Amino acid sequence: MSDDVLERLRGGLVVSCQADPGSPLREPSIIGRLALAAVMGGARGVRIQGFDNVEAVRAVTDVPIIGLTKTDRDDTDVYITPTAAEAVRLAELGAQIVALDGTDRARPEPLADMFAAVHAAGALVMADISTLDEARLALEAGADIVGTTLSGYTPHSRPGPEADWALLDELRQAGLPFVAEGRLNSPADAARAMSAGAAFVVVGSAITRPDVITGWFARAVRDVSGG
Ligand SMILES: CC(=O)N[C@H](C=O)[C@@H](O)[C@H](O)[C@H](O)COP(=O)(O)O
Repeated sequence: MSDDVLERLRGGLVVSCQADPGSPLREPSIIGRLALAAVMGGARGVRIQGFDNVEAVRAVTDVPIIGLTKTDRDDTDVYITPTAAEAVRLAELGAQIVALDGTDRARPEPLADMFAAVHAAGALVMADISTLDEARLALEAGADIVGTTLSGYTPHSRPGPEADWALLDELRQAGLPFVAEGRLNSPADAARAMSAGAAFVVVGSAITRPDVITGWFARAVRDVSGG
């Protein structure tokens, strides 16, 4: 896999289509339809979690897939594609880019080994990081691009609720290639992230988690009504 896939995504929107445990949308055929709807709306690529879902989405569209797993393990806090075996399987199922945890937390397998395994499987690596230092380390270790996905989700990164705008500025000033992802909850946020120097932007909840979006509206209505 060449860098062509990154060029296809450059300057565009990628939509993360994920349904969490307990969601009524957690079903590969539904994830496939969410992905199709996103493409219909102008997404250049999709970010998909889980082998079944990657397979289902690959069957219905040929846009670039950023694949990942979310695996809870007892031995580490790392949950986004924690092992090379999972990363390779995602590539085999059609993910041209594999997203994996690129933070500096203790992990089951060394980052450089994981990156090498993904590359050997013909895919590119998107390292999900939470700080500028982690971005540097991941890129030095061979990541093709980093994503700001995990800012706010490690104890040592800036907490939400906003997107980590300061991290975007730091990455740009350092001249590092990055994807903006995480808590970009409006078109204005996505545009601001592009202006901040992102190669492309990934939006999830604000487009594909109707339960979360409904919560935003329900709270706003309740706050005014007091009901
Ligand atoms: C932290 C973590 O596990 N993030 C996950 C990574 O794939 C997804 O749950 C997010 O939806 C995705 O990053 C997009 O972000 P947002 O939904 O905020 O637009």
